[in-house]
Amino acid sequence: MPGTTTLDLDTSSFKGSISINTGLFIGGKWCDPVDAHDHAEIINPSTGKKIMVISLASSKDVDLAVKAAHKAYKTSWGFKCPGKERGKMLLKLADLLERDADQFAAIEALNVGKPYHVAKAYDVMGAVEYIRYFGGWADKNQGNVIETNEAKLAYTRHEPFGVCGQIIPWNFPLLMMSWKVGPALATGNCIILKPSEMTPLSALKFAELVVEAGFPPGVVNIINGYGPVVGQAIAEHPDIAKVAFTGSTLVGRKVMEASAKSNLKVVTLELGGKSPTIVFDDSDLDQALKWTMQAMYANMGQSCVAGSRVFVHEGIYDEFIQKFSAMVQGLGQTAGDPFSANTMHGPQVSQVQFDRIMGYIDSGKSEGATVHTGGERHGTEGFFIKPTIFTDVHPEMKIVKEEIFGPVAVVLKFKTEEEVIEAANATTYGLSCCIFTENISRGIRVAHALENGSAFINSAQLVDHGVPFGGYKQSGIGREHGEYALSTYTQVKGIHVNLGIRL
Ligand SMILES: NC(=O)C1=CN([C@@H]2O[C@H](COP(=O)(O)OP(=O)(O)OC[C@H]3O[C@@H](n4cnc5c(N)ncnc54)[C@H](O)[C@@H]3O)[C@@H](O)[C@H]2O)C=CC1
Ligand code: BAL
Repeated sequence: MPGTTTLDLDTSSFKGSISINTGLFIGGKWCDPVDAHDHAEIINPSTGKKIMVISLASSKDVDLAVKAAHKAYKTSWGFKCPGKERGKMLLKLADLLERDADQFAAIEALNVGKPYHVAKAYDVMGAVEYIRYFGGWADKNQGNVIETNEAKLAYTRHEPFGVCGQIIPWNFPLLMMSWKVGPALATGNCIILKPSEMTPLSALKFAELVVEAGFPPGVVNIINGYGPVVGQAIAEHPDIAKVAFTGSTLVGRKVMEASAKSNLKVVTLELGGKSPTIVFDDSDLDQALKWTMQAMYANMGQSCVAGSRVFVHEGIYDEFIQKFSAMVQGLGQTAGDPFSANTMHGPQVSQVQFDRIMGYIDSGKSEGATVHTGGERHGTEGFFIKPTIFTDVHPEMKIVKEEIFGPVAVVLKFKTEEEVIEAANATTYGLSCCIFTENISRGIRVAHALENGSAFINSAQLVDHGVPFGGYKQSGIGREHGEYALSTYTQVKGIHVNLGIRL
């Protein structure tokens, strides 16, 4: 039988014990993998030391989860469970998550290295609000009556896919889970969710709340495993009708390929970015600096919307870079224990990500860019990197072209609006952008000209559960958030009722 591990935490922000199941959550029960030989050590990125060990699944467990999900869909979910009831369960789930917010924040601080207070306010409360929002949608998923002729009643029904696969990453484990789970369950789908093998702990704890909230067995299945094993098995499964993926563009392609080669399941992708932040010379500089910091360094730069290319008008460049550098150094000085109330900068999530980011920093140096600030590890333990600024960069450098997914900004100078629009659009990505100007006409004009799924004028990262979120170009397919997310979890049926045409 699968076990549990109890984590005893005695930190300055959280004191208490958290028990976590180490097995797979399939059909409403905890179970061991069919082939019980694969395990993963879960690492604390602040220390590099082991937190606990969890079981890993294989494709055989995916098969079992898919069967459990289909059974639930046919007997107790989808149209078998009225939207009003689904909504009640989602609202209860949100309440339970809010009740346990301290525990979830502690798990994200321990497993991901997020500052505890940020994890609580942003990740956990963001997930609570997200699930609550979609609880509200569960009984409002309506089709339309379509005017045709007097002899016909024609209408549409928005029907769930049935069983959906969901593959999520490690940068916002709980929040990304809520982005996937909320709209899928609101619209009546059953799910097989695979967390990242590095950061599964909040998902395992979440499964307990799914039971407590009263969801029928098999509606939510959570299975840990490696991407090329369990993720791939989900992507190519013939009985999964839709897969939603968040992660790298490289793996996003593999998910599409697996769908094309199997059953043409519907695929939605939320992928990488190299988002521009544009600071015009008429901006409120103090505010622009604060938001630019947030856009770039929140979550240690491990954010798909990170504003990692900072374009600054030549008229304010010197003042901007001097103030920006001082602020970035100040952030670096807060690096340390995620449970300390003063910490604003934690570690990168893993040794692999640490090495990848240091590789980019080395490449920037060897291609001739200047390290203005940072550019090295912080401390001797864990995976900490100092918040970094590169200047003297040009568009062909790897650090300007590729997603670094770490606390590394490149700062470029521009002269004209036309020139900066062209430079900002010169990327294969198109997720998000930030524009700072006190001229709102210019702000809107530039926002419309930039090839991105989201544009923030005089702010950054303020994603909202009601406003669609997703990528242009190679940053993704489909939209999360708001009513738009419902359409990615439903298929539309047109129904024709003959009221009098006789042959
Ligand atoms: N858009 C976003 O929010 C994210 C973007 N990334 C980007 O990806 C880079 C690499 O990070 P990774 O952890 O390697 O990302 P990844 O794309 O490999 O991992 C994301 C998820 O995909 C799964 N996965 C891996 N291979 C798979 C496969 N063949 N089939 C199905 N699922 C698979 C992983 O197990 C994980 O759950 C980062 O440096 C960053 O640039 C990473 C995480 C989140
Ligand atoms: N992947 C969506 C949230 C983020 O990375 O910023």
